[in-house]
Amino acid sequence: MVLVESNIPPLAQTYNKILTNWSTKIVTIDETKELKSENEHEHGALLENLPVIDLVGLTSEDEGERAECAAEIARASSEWGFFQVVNHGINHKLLRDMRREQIELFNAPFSKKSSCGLLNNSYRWGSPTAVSPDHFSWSEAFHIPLTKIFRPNLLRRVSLSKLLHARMEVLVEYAGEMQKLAKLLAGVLIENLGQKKEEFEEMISCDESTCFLRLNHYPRCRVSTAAELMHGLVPHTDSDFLTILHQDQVGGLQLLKQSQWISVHPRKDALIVNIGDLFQAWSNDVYKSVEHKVIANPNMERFSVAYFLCPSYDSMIGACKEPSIYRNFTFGEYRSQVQQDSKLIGHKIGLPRFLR
Ligand SMILES: O=C(O)CCC(=O)C(=O)O
Ligand SMILES: [Fe+2]
Repeated sequence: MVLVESNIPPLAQTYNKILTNWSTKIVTIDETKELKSENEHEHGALLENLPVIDLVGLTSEDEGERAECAAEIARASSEWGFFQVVNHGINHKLLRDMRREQIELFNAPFSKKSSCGLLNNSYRWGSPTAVSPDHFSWSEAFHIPLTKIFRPNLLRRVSLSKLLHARMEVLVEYAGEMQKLAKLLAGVLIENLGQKKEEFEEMISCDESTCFLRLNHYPRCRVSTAAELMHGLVPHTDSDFLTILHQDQVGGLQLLKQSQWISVHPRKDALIVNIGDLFQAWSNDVYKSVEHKVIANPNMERFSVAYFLCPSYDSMIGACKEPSIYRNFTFGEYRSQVQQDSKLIGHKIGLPRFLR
């Protein structure tokens, strides 16, 4: 008999170890049990239409159309903190190629992903800081700084993975295109608050040294605990200026709006944009960094790729106008605080830590 090595990380075993102090355990859902309908897995979330913005307006020759499109982006960033963009200029073949490479990468056996230094040890799985069932994430990810993508010679032990060389081309092109789009959208949001893009960039540089791509994989999840339904990714806000997400057609992403979870329904032609903590701070809460999560799916695995627009660690994140709601902080300081909180209490506190 040939034993096929699993490509799925040992999530259930790891979480069960944490649960030894709890009066619960991870239980496997019987394979023969009838599968719930798709909608039931949305766990009571509302279906509301997330704004869809056609970015063609930004390049229109008509000044009024350009202004209207910019206003829509700003409105969605304030009211929702999330929106979808269509006609975003990113080639659909590139999106498909990226997905194909991503799937192949995650298909590698777990032992290889976790021990071969693939993509400079950028592989993460589960929730390393989890201390209770509500911290468990049923997912794995490659968390890749752009420096490593644009200068692949910095990738250690590339020779170990032949598969990587071909893959790099797609990653480089994808990261470059996402960076352009993210900067275009950030520029619109900066100018909407009466600030000059060039002046912003002089103070806060978002370059390849700190931006990163995160390739996410949510394996099919046939377990739960008595206490908690399993998350694919636990509720969080992003610690960046903005994020651009390309999700597949499975669904499961939800965002919080007025204390109610709302499902983001996949749309083939759209990318999802969300505001991160740094834009919320810089804009004095005009733009909202909202909590979002991914629910685990017992029927299907899911893939997504997120691009995070981040400044250099020494960039001072002040506010665009005084008086500011948050005290000044550098991005490096913000990140250290998030890491410290996650280690000590199992989750991030984020912006409330920096209120004046
Ligand atoms: O996979 C998703 O839909 C969301 C991913 C996400 O929120 C993240 O990587 O920060
Ligand atoms: Fe996120």
